[in-house]
Amino acid sequence: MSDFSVRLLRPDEDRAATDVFRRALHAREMTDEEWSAISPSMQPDRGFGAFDPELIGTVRSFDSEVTLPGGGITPLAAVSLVGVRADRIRRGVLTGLMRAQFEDFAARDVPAAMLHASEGAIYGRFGYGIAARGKSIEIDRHRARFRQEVPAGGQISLLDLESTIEQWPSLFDALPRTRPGMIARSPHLWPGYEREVRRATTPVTTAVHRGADGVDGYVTYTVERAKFDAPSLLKVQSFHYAGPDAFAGLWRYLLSVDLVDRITAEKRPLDEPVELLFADPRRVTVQKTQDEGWLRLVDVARMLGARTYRSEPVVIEVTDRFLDHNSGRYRLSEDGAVRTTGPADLAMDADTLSMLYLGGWRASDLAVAGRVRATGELALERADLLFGTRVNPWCGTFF
Ligand SMILES: CC(=O)SCCNC(=O)CCNC(=O)[C@H](O)C(C)(C)COP(=O)(O)OP(=O)(O)OC[C@H]1O[C@@H](n2cnc3c(N)ncnc32)[C@H](O)[C@@H]1OP(=O)(O)O
Repeated sequence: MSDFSVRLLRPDEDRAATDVFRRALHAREMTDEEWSAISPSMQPDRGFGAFDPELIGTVRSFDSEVTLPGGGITPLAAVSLVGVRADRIRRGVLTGLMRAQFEDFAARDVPAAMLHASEGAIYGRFGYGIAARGKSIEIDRHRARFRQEVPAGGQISLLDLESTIEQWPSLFDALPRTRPGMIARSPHLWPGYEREVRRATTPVTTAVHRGADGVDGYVTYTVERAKFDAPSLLKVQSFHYAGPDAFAGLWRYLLSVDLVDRITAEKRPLDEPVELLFADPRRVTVQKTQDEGWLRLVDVARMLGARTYRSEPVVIEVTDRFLDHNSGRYRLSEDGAVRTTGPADLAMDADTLSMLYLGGWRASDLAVAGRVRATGELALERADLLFGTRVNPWCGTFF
């Protein structure tokens, strides 16, 4: 551990901290113009810096809330802008920043945190686990034909770049966040999205779907084509909808766009049945699956009590090496969660509990990987049912 101290950043230090993060990701420092566009995204009192005495590392968060299995909603810290100066890595700087951030979450009564990781080996030690996964898909547009029974969808209207930027927040906020893991978008997130789409080199279009009850979905996309007669690619940038009509209607629209050969969409929910819209499901290929949201239960007792459970009771023993007060046994049942001293059916570390929590993994699969230790098959069977959710978890928001 080297000699450094961690404290909240002052507003006049936010730009330097953002540059520390950007340099850590091998991106150049921002120009004055870029900083003035992005500075409204800095939520006050949510950035931490490590100093030795120079600024050598940083973490940030944005206030949000997350949908839980059962439909409950709880406050969430959306963690981002994590970086340590390359000449100060592997000396415990991130560990110190994480500790300060968790203490801050606890002081503000924020029971959970989520992040998108640059690398898969960084955050498990801090109790974050892969709670949601996504799939990246590609569609062969010329050969994909809709099945007859797929809903026809409603009306589509198009927004250009400026109207997209103006209407994005209200479009997103009006849609239900039904999947476990979906988060509210803080006003501090939109300046970053605006910056991204303004940097696009081809036109940004949003197709808004209107069903019987009004606007119920939208998709934002760009179309890329290297030259006039080259194959072209429609890239879905974001896609949100309230139900099957909007889902089908928006996909029907995307498949109807002229001069497009392939369509790609990244990090979609694992169980989203895009391929089942088509007569030949093989016209949709999964390019890869990857972690889509890392969750940390900062207050395990509160979070276990905030979601619902199905099936017979199970006692779990949690070992939390980073936030020891969470370690202990919890009895989970349809009636809720309580601390207990009774014998445990399953044992796991805090990061593995995060993986189970939103229903993204089955306890029996985590046992196969050695992450869950169980008294027997019956305990695993019960845990599979107990944590199981009707739909797969998905965050759906990048930050
Ligand atoms: C949410 C986001 O913003 S994701 C973006 C994260 N940022 C980046 O990827 C930028 C580039 N990387 C960095 O800035 C830094 O390497 C960080 C932030 C990932 C890690 O910072 P460090 O100060 O080096 O971490 P720290 O010294 O506290 O490491 C703690 C432990 O994690 C391990 N660790 C840290 N980074 C990594 C990594 N990238 N891969 C594997 N292990 C890692 C360390 O080896 C150490 O292990 P030990 O306790 O067994 O010795």
